[in-house]
Amino acid sequence: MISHIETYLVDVPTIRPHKLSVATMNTQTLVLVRIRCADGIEGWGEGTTIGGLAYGEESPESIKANIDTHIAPLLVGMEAGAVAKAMAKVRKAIQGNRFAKCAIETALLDAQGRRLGVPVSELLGGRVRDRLPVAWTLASGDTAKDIAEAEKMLELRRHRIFKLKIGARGVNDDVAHVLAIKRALGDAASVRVDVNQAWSELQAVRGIAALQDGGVDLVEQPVRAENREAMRRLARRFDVAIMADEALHGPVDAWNIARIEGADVFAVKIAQSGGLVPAQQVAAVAQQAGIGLYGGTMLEGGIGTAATAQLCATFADLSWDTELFGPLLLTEEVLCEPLVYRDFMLEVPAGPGLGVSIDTDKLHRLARK
Ligand SMILES: O=C(O)C[C@H]1C=CC(=O)O1
Ligand SMILES: [Mn+2]
Repeated sequence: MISHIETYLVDVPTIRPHKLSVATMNTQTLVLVRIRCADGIEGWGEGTTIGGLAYGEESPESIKANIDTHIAPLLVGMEAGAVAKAMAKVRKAIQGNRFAKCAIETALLDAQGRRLGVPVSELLGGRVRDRLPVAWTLASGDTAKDIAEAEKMLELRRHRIFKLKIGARGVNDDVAHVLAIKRALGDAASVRVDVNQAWSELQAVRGIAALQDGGVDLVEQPVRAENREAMRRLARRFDVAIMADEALHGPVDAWNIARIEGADVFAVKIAQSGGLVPAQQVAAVAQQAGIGLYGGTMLEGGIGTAATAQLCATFADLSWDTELFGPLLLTEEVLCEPLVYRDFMLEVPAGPGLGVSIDTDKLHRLARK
């Protein structure tokens, strides 16, 4: 039986400013959920977002308040092992709030995996891989600093895929920045860009043409999420891969984008999808439609990152890799044992549930009072 649901906001400084077209992050606010069950098992989940309300329509504070006030009372007293039944109740009673739902579903699956002694990947159908390639985001805002950072990552054998955040400056400046980095790194690295919806369609046509000529491998969400027709035209016009990110709020969006051929690749995010199970459905739509998969992040800490890793381990085809580097951007770790990044890969935790344990003393010290 589910007996208690607790939520925490944890403000963690980033290792350097992280500049997106929609916000500059100097701290990340982790939203963590702990579900305690009557059999003594507990599960952890995460519903972290980016930039307050700059990125999505849920803020850390709204996620916490809506779990505490509206979601937890629906679940307390329900059978803890009946995860699908619990989530069906939540999805029926609560509109939207995908990040909050993701945190809850993750915690229930973590608890159930612990109860059964299996990793969450096994509850999702089983693994086809134990290690995931991990991209790093270059977003210091300075070309020379970004090149030095990428070279360090290559030397450490931590990352050889780099996603550059653009869209805050003019198209020409952004293109010059990206191509300088691509030239400096050469064929040793895959260079990709994320515009975070900043371009008009005309700007996108101009920008993508230059990026494609310069050897960039992928362009993420160049135009507004609502503008599916523009995404379709861009995906058809260019050979370089066009990826949908903010446009994907779960399986229905996945279906609607897939049926108009509105992207070449999907960034699969558990929080934006509303949980691990709907994210798996997003991936299923993509695979049936011949759309490539990329394991996306909302710059979560160790819990959300482990959860996404458990899901990505079940994907038969993960041709565009992952960006599960969230914990590496943060100055504080909430896990007892950090996730293992080695040889350009993240190792998917092998233990029961998410396969991670939480340093609760540290969490209580760091949590907002
Ligand atoms: O993809 C996004 O839009 C959000 C996020 C993921 C990596 C990163 O640096 O920012
Ligand atoms: Mn993105």
